[in-house]
Amino acid sequence: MTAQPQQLTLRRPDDWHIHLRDDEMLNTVLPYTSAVNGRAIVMPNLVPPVTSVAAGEAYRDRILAALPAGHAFTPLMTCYLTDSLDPDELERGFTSGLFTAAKLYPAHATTNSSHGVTNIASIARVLERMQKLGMPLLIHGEVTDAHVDIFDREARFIETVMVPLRSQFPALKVVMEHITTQDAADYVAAADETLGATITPQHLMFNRNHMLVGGIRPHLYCLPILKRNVHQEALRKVVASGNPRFFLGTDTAPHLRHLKEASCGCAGVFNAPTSLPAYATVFEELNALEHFEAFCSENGPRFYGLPLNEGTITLVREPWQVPESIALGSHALVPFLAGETLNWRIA
Ligand SMILES: NC(=O)N[C@@H](CC(=O)O)C(=O)O
Ligand SMILES: [Zn+2]
Ligand SMILES: [Zn+2]
Repeated sequence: MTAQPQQLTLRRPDDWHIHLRDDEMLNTVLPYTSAVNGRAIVMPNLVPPVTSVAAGEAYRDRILAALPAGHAFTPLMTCYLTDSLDPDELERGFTSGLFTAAKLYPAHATTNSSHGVTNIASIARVLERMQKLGMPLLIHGEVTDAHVDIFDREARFIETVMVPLRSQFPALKVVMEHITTQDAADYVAAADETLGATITPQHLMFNRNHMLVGGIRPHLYCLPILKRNVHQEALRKVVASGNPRFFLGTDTAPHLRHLKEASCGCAGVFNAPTSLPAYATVFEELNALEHFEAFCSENGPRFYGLPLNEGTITLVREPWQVPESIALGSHALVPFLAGETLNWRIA
């Protein structure tokens, strides 16, 4: 029997999928991400979305202005694709170093996606340009057809969108964001090095029973929705395998408590305060701590073609209780695993 490690020191991680929002919310949530990560891919689904170089620069400036003193953190900005985005605008943002990637939201797939893409044909020129530039395409992979069951939307997306898109643009670098199914894990694992995927802590720790049995838990509701247990197991297996094309992307997505605990609650899990200890818990449960650092700090930058971070972060085995809520003005945010005890704490 090997002794349990008492601490884990790893290269400073990055978070390849986050929502920082804006204004007071940005000020409240950013420090949880910037305290831990060297960089993060910032989602562009503001209202209105970030669809131009000017909007991307202004948003980056607001993020940098909200950064606490002493946090060495670089926001990696993304451009929200619409049917009418001009490829020249996107190229200008990429070559100037502002935009790291572009984000494809199928119209109406998720929170703030009403301006999203209605069909891939309408963005063919943009994808052509991205392929030429080596600019990664990040995808929320769910079909939106009203008749497709919410639990089938990711698997259906692979057949109907991913496969034709990747055969039309075989050299395009694509990240399937926040994957939730065995179908996606298998599809990405079988693909070549142009395809990667992020996985959230909630999809590794939970399945739909945790969200729905014995009462509905709105703070586990996110999109793509938690799936059945076999899918959770498939995601756990793929991260435990150490496959380098899977990497950390928390999809931390804060919504005010009263907008989640509502008759029509918002989708999104605010996991920035607990995500790294949560991932560590999962890797330890899987006896896969040997792959933990690569998942957090190496696979992502290698996929994106960026340097690895300098410096380290240490987690110590020290039980702590996650706060029940975090104040935001007169409102509150409920963090992922609120009230629960985690065994790993960031030193
Ligand atoms: N994941 C979510 O459930 N919500 C995200 C949007 C997204 O990433 O799809 C949000 O912006 O709130
Ligand atoms: Zn999404
Ligand atoms: Zn997201």
